[in-house]
Amino acid sequence: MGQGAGRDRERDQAEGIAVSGPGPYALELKSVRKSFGKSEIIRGADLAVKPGERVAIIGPNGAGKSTLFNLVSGRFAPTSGEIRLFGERVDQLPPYQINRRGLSRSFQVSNLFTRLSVFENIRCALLWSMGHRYAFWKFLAGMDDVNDRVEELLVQIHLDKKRDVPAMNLTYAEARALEIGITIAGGAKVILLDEPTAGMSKSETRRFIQLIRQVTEGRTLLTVEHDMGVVFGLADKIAVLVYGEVIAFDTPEAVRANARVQEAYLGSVLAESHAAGAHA
Ligand SMILES: Nc1ncnc2c1ncn2[C@@H]1O[C@H](COP(=O)(O)OP(=O)(O)OP(=O)(O)O)[C@@H](O)[C@H]1O
Repeated sequence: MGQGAGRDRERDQAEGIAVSGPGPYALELKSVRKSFGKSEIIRGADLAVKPGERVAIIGPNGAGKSTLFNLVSGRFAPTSGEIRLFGERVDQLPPYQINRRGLSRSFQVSNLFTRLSVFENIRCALLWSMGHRYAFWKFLAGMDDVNDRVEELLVQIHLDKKRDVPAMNLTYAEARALEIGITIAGGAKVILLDEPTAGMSKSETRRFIQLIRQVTEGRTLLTVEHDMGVVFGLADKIAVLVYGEVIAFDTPEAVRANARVQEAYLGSVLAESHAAGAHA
């Protein structure tokens, strides 16, 4: 049960990295359980993600990946167990309070102000994170530093040439890039991405993985992903969730070679993707 995460902690202890107190982890799940009625969906999940790690959560359909995201982002409270963000318990907090502590979940394209330009969307997120929530209109003129930061972010997300385009006129991939820009502008330290490249072409996917890697540099990233190409292109570590338990949490190479993972999940998925590739 959650052996990978446990081993990680033991390894850290052996290497002399302090794991007591708040600990070195950006996000930590300890024996997390979640039941809906009589069905237990998350069955004692453990995970310990270090700051700056990019983690992909994979597993068969119905394993509980979305439920785990909903627990971490505060949409659901766990039935039991602990969830810590930078050492602080957050498992009983509502989503907006978890968000204030630096965790942001980027949904598909639902957070965009569709009629505002790309520039204005990023500027709103930046002002919001700076605490100009209630009276930001009066700050709109003469904010050179804010505007410079917006321009920088637009370059990072490769949308500087679309700065004046209303969000509703962006392509799907551009809208997702803007979503990530908004998350970054909002000051998120831990970012959750639901299937970031779903609905994209192969070339869009390749470019988008690069973009995610660049803009999340130094931040902690958790993604739920089915596409193994994306998983292996993006993740420093993979958490394998099967029947509500993290059965492995390790580097992509180690996970690929893990016999239990092969048996429970990855063997069949890799065989399928190989066959699909052969037919393509
Ligand atoms: N709010 C809910 N009430 C009752 N059951 C739920 C609820 N949310 C999820 N479930 C059940 O939990 C199980 C796991 O669902 P979840 O969506 O977390 O899996 P998943 O690993 O994300 O699956 P997929 O890869 O197919 O998206 C499913 O059987 C689902 O029906």
